[in-house]
Amino acid sequence: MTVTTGTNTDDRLLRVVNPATGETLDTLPAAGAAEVDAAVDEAQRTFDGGVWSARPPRERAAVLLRLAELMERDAEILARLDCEDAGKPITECRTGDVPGAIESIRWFAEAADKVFGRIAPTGHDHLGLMSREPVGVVAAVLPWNYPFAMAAWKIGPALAAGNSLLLKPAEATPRSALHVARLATEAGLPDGTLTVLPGYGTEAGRALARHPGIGALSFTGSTATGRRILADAAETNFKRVSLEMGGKSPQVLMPDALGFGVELIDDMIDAAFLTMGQNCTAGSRILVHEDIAAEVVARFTAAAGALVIGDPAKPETRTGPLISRAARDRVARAVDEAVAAGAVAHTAGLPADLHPYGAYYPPTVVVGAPEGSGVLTEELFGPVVTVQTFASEQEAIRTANATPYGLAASLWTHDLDTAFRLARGIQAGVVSVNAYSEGDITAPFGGWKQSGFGGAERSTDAFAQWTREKTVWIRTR
Ligand SMILES: NC(=O)C1=CN([C@@H]2O[C@H](COP(=O)(O)OP(=O)(O)OC[C@H]3O[C@@H](n4cnc5c(N)ncnc54)[C@H](O)[C@@H]3O)[C@@H](O)[C@H]2O)C=CC1
Ligand code: BAL
Repeated sequence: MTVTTGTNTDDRLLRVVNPATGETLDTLPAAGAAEVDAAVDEAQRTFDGGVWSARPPRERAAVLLRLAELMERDAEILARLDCEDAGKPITECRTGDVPGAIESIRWFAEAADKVFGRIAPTGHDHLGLMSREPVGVVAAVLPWNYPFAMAAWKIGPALAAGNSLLLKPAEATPRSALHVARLATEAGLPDGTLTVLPGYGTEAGRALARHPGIGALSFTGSTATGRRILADAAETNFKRVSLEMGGKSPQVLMPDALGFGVELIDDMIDAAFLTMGQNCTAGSRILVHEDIAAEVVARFTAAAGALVIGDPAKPETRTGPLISRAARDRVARAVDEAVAAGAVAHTAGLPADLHPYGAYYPPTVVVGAPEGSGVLTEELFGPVVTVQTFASEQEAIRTANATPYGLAASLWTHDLDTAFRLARGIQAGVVSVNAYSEGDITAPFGGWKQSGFGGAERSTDAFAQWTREKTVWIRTR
C-alpha cells in the first residue's frame, strides 16, 4: 500500500481548496495516529523483508529512474496539481518546481551505487570497514510552498539509500504527493516503501515526530514547527531529525552592482517574489550601498510593479494569491505597522479583476522601516521586500547577519576580493554571488542558525540524513 488515508472514524476530513478560486479540489479522510501506526508497521515489514533495503543499489536505481520517467510523462499533471493546490504560478511550476523535482529523483537514483564506505588505517592485523546503512523506517514532513519539489528532495536520497519512507504532505497541498505515490507503484516500488499520509500537522505530523518506530525525520517548514518536532523526537526515541526552516535572506548590492544591468533586477525580482515570496530562501531584505540606493529602488520598484498579477493557472501570471487569507492579513499587518512607524511602501497595487476569493497581496517594496520593526526581522512569507542602506562592507555584513536566520544570501559586485570577504562574512548556508540561486543538485543546501539543523539536503551530503554509519572491526590472522 503506498497511499494511506484515514478511516475517518473521527470525521476529520482534509479539504483541499484552490487558494485562487475557493473551489474544493478534493476531500480526503485525514490520516491520524492510527494510520501512522499502521503505516510504520507495514514499512518496517517491508524494510525487514529486504525487498527494497537489501536490493542491490543498482536495482534500486533502475526503479527510481523509472519513477523519474513517469514523472516526466506526467509533468504537466504534477505542475497543475501544485498550481491548483498552492496557488503557485503555473509557469513557475512548469519551469522550476517540476523539472527540479524530477532531476532530484534522477540524480539520487544515479548516486545510489556511487556512495562508497571507508577503510580504517589499521595495521595488517585488523580490517576496519565503515559502511553507510539505511536507517530503516524514516519520515518526511513537507511544506505547502514547494509541494512536489520538497517531496522529491526527500524521496530521492531516502529511497536511494534503501529506507522505507513515510511522507506527510502539508494539509493544503497533498495532491502532487498522492500522485507520486501512484507513480511509485507503477514504477515498481514495493508496497510499504513509499507511503503518503495526507493529514494535519498536529495529528499525523506529531504522530510521526513522536513515533518510536521511526528512525529519522526530515522536515521543511517553519522554525516554530521545527522546534516542536525536535522536542518531540527528544522526548521519545531521539530519532535523527533534520530541519530546513525559515529565512530572512539578504540581497547585498555593492556600489558597482548596477553594472550588471537588467540581469541584476531580474534576479532580484526572482529572489523577492518567486512563489509570491513564500520561499524559504526569498531575498526579502535588500541591503544596498547608499550611493546607488535611489537608483536601485526606482528600477526595482518599476520591475515589481510590472509583474503580472492574476490567475496562477495562466502562463503569463507571475504573482498569484497567497496560501491563505490569514497569511495575507499577517503580511498586510506587518507592512501597515512599518508604514505607521514612518516607512514608505511602494506598490503598484492590485488589478481590479482578480477573483474575489484569492488572498492577493501586491508586490511591495518597503523603504525606511525603523530598526527592529517586524518587516525587517520576521519571516513574512509574502511578496514584500525591505530596503536598507549601508555605507561600508562591515556595515553590510553586520546588517545581513542581524537576524536569527541564516539560510541564504545573494551578493552583487564585480570585485572578487569584496565578493569573497562578503561571502565569508555572511552567516548563511548558501551564498550566491552575482546571481540569486539556491545552487544546484550537486551542492549541499542547508541553513545556519535558526534556519537549519541536522544536515543538508541535495548533493551526496544528503545521504548523511538518511543513513547511519557502521564500523565492522575484523581481526585478521
Ligand atoms: N521555510 C519554509 O520553506 C517554510 C516556511 N514556512 C513558514 O511557516 C509559516 C507558517 O506556515 P505553516 O504551514 O503553518 O508551517 P508549518 O511549519 O506549521 O507546516 C509545515 C509542515 O509541518 C506540519 N506540522 C505542523 N505542525 C506540526 C507538528 N507539531 N508536528 C509535525 N508536523 C507538523 C504541517 O502539517 C506541514 O506539513 C509560514 O508563513 C512561513 O513563515 C512555511 C512553510 C515552508
Ligand atoms: N526553496 C526551496 C525550499 C523551500 O522553500 O521550502
